[in-house]
Amino acid sequence: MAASSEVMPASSESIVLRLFEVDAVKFGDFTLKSGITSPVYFDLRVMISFPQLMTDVANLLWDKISASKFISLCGVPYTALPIATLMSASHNIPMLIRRKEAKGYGTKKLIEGIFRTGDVCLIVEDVVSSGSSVLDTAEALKSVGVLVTDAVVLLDREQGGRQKLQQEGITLHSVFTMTDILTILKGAGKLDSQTVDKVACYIEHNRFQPDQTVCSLKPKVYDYEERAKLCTNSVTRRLLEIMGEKRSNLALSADVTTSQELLQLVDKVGPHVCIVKTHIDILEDFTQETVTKLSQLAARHNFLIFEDRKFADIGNTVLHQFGGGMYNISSWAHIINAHGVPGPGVVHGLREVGASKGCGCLLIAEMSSAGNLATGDYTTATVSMAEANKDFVIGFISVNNLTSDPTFIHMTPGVQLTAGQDSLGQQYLTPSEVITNRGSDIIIVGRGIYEAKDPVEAAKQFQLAGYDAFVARLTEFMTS
Ligand SMILES: O=c1ccn([C@@H]2O[C@H](COP(=O)(O)O)[C@@H](O)[C@H]2O)c(=O)[nH]1
Repeated sequence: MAASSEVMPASSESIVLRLFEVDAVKFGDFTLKSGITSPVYFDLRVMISFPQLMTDVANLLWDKISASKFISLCGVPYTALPIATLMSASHNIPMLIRRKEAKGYGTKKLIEGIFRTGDVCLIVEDVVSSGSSVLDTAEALKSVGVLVTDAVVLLDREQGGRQKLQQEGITLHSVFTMTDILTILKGAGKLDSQTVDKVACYIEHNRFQPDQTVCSLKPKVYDYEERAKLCTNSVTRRLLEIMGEKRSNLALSADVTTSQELLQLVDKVGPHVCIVKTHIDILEDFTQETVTKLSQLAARHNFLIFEDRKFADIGNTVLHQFGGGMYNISSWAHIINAHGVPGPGVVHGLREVGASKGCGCLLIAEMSSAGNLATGDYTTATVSMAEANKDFVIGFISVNNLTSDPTFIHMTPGVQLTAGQDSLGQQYLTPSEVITNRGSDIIIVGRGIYEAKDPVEAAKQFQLAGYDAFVARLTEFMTS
């Protein structure tokens, strides 16, 4: 017997394990084109370097369909093209190629290959998320009179693509679902339960609606009460409950310089806010009585206190800065924040003091000031640091939504009713830009309130603008 003809058909399980080994399936933190962080990434392009694996994949796809129905097949460019070629050559079924753009010269064809009006063509694809790539190819085929009733895919990410395609009259046949991949890899000891849960949670919260425009993935928008129930961190849960009860996503930045001004301002504006943010070290007359009274106001008006100390030192130092000193911040602040620049030690040091006191920490992933350096890879690394410390890190100071994880809160400073800039580089966005368009959760407003002629009226205006902007985002999600 010739050795070359002795290749055994590969089992589906072994193919998943080989895809994992060659890094075609990866787990970690990946920023997608949409800006969303995904805990799983498929890069099936690497298969062209592993011809046997690619042949086995092509055979699995072929076994999934009843081929007699199709006159031709067409791979979605580019990853599925070699797979479709193998299926075509092995089973003697003609192939079509869809050009991504029609040629600007010669025949100007969108579809290459020989076809007749009414031919039924099978679409071949590697991964389906929203279904948009399959639909694009189907549209191109239909535009030349070729019918598409079915598509076969190696992996259905279970994010709504199947339903979307069905709605357009295309039945999806998938070799694997995301659940199959997780089950096989976990069973083989390649994934731990935590990773499996993280990916399952991500998929659950990032499904396309069947009738949603499928160009970009939008994370689900929850109302505050619904979202509070997803949170295990007591500070996040309490904050979301307050936001729901008070219909407020407004944080007052009370940057006044005497205790009297601070307490008077907070007593008046407290009913309209979910958070009062302090810079305790700018008070000229700080005493422990100031924070005792501030805590009483927090209880009376139902808000949380956020000390904007921006810790940024090694773990041992921040532990003392937070847990002691003249301000003794950990004895009265519900929320603090830190820069990621010293590395995870800063979070660990703060957690040693704050976790047992029920305090939560925000990481400063982006800033509002012009020319700031908290961008790009720095922001991405800060998000990873938060994800690795989810028991204590409750979210971000940022000017954009940075993760689809609904248990992280995004708070955005630099908010006024009209966009602009101050003379020292502070940049302002409007509540609707921050909440509706950029997907942040909380607007932080300082001078827009405490420098207004009537701070209470100003606070009411910001409360309304912020909440309306949230309702607009929720409505847009529900109706899109
Ligand atoms: O990137 C950042 C981080 C923090 N802040 C703080 O927010 C307030 C903004 O005050 P406004 O008067 O509304 O400008 C202030 O306490 C900053 O320290 C920020 O602005 N940008």
